[in-house]
Amino acid sequence: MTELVIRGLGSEGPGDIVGAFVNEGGVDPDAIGEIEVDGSEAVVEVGDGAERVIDHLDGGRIGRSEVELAVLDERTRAVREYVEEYSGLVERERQAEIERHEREIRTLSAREREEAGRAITRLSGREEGESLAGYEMKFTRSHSGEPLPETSISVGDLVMLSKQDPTRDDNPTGTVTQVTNYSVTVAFDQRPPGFLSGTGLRMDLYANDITFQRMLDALESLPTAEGALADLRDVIVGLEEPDDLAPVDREVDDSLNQSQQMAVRRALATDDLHLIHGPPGTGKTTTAIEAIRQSVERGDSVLATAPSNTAVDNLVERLHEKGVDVVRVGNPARVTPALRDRTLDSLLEDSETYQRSRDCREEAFELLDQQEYLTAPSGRWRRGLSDERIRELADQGRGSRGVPPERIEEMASWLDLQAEADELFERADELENQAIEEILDAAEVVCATNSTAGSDVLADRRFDTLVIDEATQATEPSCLIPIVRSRRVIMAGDHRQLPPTVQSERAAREGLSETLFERLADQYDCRSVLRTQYRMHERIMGFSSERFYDGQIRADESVAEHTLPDLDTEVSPEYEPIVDPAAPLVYVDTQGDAPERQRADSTSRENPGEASLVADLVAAYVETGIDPAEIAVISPYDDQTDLIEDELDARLSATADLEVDTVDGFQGREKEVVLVSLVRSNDRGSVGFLDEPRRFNVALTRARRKAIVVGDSETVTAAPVYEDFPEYVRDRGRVVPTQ
Ligand SMILES: Nc1ncnc2c1ncn2[C@@H]1O[C@H](COP(=O)(O)OP(=O)(O)OP(=O)(O)O)[C@@H](O)[C@H]1O
Repeated sequence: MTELVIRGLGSEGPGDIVGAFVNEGGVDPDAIGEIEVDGSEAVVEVGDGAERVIDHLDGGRIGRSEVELAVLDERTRAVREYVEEYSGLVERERQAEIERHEREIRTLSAREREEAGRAITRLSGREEGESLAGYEMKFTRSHSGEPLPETSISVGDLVMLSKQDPTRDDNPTGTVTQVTNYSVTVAFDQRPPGFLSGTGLRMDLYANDITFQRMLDALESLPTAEGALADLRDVIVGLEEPDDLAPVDREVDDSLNQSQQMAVRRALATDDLHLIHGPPGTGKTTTAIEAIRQSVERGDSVLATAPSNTAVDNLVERLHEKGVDVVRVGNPARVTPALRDRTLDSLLEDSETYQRSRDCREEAFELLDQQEYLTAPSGRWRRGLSDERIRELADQGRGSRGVPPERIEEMASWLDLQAEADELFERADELENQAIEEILDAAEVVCATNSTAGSDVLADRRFDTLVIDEATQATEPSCLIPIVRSRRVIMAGDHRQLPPTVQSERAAREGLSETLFERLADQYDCRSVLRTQYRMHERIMGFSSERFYDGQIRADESVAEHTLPDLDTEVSPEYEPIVDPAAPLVYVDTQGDAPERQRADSTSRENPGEASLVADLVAAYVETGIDPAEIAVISPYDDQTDLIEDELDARLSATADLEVDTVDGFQGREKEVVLVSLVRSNDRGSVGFLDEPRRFNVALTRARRKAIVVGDSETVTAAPVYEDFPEYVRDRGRVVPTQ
């Protein structure tokens, strides 16, 4: 049997293929084996006559589509297998996400889910007719003119509509096509059930589908990739080894150390892929930033991404500090002026072209307002008259079918206003797109999350160089979203830090939790390794170095012994042993003194005793004169970060600069003082997801001069990673019991 691949199919199925093979290719029907159709491609097994089929059908038609036909070669097969494997994993993950939402829909009340931003209640639906997207319906609050609550439901998401019972199996689901302050428009594949044209409806977020769709789109574009992207794809799929070109001969920032400079030169040299690999604080981001700066300087178009909004913010801030002109597509996680001013939305506000687009839109709305005073050509008055006929009659000043001439004239004016408004809306869209293009063209670097790199505004853009920071926190298909828009890729990461979150255990087991970075770093030699860190006092660094990096990290002498007194601070005697600026590493052991608890509607945990202590300590630091912007509190549990924020608000007047975040959210960042609240304290020795060594590694390596870890040693040492920690701190730092 020969396997043939057919490309360019439209809606044709196996029947059309067999028909064409038999009738035009002259193949015996019995000689046709398995047929696998996948989107616009199909693979067909053929016994005798494969060559004849190619002769007759390659470049010809199957059904209505013009197709290409070829023998399935090794390369095509490998790419197909890769795409199939990862599409399957993405689909599993999507299912797991749907199941998570279903669980939440069962356990939270409608109000709680609405408050969480994942449902909208009290909706009415109205049919909007058929479009390319399907059968569209618009949903607004039943009480007319009432704005919708804030939700995370956005264009591209899968939502479920229900009345009374959101757990019914037959509730319809559809894709969001438009969101405004007052309405959400949803497209359904099939004609939606009648009850949706009524009131008392509820809309639930069912899956943040857009990211899954973008991953699948990226995967699907691989088989037909051309040029540099095809070479890159072949490396990713495992068909080719990465190139090993001599480092470029360029002067790079000489404040970087030798390994960092070499990493930049190697990264700039690659035609396909280079990895920057190293433990916390060794300057992976710093090196990536220099590689970006150099790429810009030699004229490359550059896309810089990371898996999370926080990590993208970090890139934007650091590039901006280096004088690089960045545009941020998407929304920053933190709202500082520097971050806000670089967003596409904010830059649009200053664009003259965008202003013109706005004026057009405003003018169009004014025209629509004028329609209010006229008779609309709806069923009651139109009486089957076409638009053209209404205009003709109006020109002649005549009535028709019992409709008086004045009404006809009003309807004609209404139609004229509509036509004029439509034209203005179209012009507004054109100008808006033009404004976006102008801003992106003028930017030296475009920054976005991996997912947002797949958004429509970047759809037709291709970049010479892509840099993915924190690449070990992103799944392989999510990295593909920016990769398929690029010619070469530089990734920075460390697989001893947090891996990507994968919800489906099966998908994780079958390969989704192994990152592209990790896979390539294990397989090839296309990486630069950094070992000297410039962040932590050596005692803060020591545990992580010994536990996770075979003692291989070196502290640069500029930081090895740096402590808070270098920053001129004074200590409040009340918390002296803990706050003591000269002690870089302190473990505050609550020993069961501060038990954890769980909120009724939450799977997270919180610990009021720890929250209160941590807030007291932060207040003490602020009193000592440390800039609040140099303090962060992190915790593995997001309920605890909420609680700590409340406690801080109660103690301090200005908390805007203080950062409180989850450990996962803080990856890639650093502060002079970092307090870690471990939360878990119970009699069962239950540690939940504290039992992830990589999470502790990240938590411990965020502080530059002072790390305070607060936790119950009796509970947390149930997780192996914490077992030796109290001992380490006793030797190299200070353990302070709270009792
Ligand atoms: N060659 C250098 N000289 C002086 N300081 C440096 C150098 N390289 C990096 N740094 C500083 O070290 C700190 C850590 O750097 P960076 O954030 O780039 O490390 P990273 O490896 O990306 O960290 P993480 O693993 O946490 O993401 C920063 O404050 C940075 O300015």
